[in-house]
Amino acid sequence: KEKIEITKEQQALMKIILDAYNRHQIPQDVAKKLLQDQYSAEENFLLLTEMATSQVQVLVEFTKNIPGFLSLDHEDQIALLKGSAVEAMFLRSAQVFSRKMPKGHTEVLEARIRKSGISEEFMTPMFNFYKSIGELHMVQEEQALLTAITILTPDRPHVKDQHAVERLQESMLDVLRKLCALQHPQEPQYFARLLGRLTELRTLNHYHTEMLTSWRMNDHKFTPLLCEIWDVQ
Ligand SMILES: O=C(NC1CCCCC1)[C@H](C1CCCCC1)n1c(-c2ccc(-n3cccn3)nc2)nc2cc(F)c(F)cc21
Repeated sequence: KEKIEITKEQQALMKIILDAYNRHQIPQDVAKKLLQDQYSAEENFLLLTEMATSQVQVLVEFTKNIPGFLSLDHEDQIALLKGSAVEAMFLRSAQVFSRKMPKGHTEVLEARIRKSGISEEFMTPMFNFYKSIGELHMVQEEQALLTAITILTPDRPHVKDQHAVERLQESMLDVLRKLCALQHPQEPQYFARLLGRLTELRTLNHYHTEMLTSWRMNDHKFTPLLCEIWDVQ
C-alpha cells in the first residue's frame, strides 16, 4: 500500500487555487432566479449572456491566481482563456446543477432549462454531462483543481509554448491525483473518471455556437466580450 503524501508546496498550491475559486463565485445565483420564475426565450437568452459575461470576468481573475500562469507568454495566456472559457462555463453550470437542493428543486430547474429556448437536440448531451458531474460528488478542492486543469490545456488553438502549459497542468494533475486517492480510497478509478469528464466537456464545446444561434428567438445580441469568446457575430 503505497503511502500517498501531499507535499507542503502542493498543499500551498491547493489552498491558493481553492481560495481563488471560492473568491470568484458568480455574483447572483442563477439557479435561484430560474426556480423563482419562468422566463421567455428572449429573457433566458439575455440571462445567459449576462451570466456568461460575468463568468468570463470571474474566470480571468481566477486564472490570474493560478501559480505560474502570469509567467506564461502573454499571447498564450489569452489563447488559454479563449480556448477554455466555454468549457469552464459548462463545468460551472454542471456544478450549479449538481448542488444539493431541496426535494424537487432539481427537477424544476431541469424543466426550466429544457424550456429556456435551447433547441431540443442539445438537451441530452448537456444533461448527460451535468448528471455525470453530479454522480462524482466532487469536493470543492476537486472542482477548483478541475477548473484550473481545464484552463491549462496545452493543445488549445494558437498556444505557442505548449510545454510550459503542460508543466503547469501536470503539477495540478499530480495534486488532484493524490487528493482523489485520499478522498476516495475505495475508488481507485475515481481520478480517471474525473479526467473522463474533461473529454465529455470538449464535446459540449463543439455544440455551443449552434446552441446559441438555434436559440428559439431571432436577432441574438451578444456582448463584445462574448463575441470574442463564443465565436459568434
Ligand atoms: O445561466 C446559465 N448558466 C450559468 C453560466 C455561468 C456560470 C453559472 C451558470 C444557464 C441558464 C441561462 C438561462 C436559461 C437557462 C440556462 N445554465 C446552463 C447553460 C445552458 C446553455 C448554455 N450555453 C452555452 C452556449 C450555448 N448554450 N450555457 C449554460 N446550464 C445551467 C445549469 C444550471 F443548473 C443553471 F442553474 C443554469 C444553467
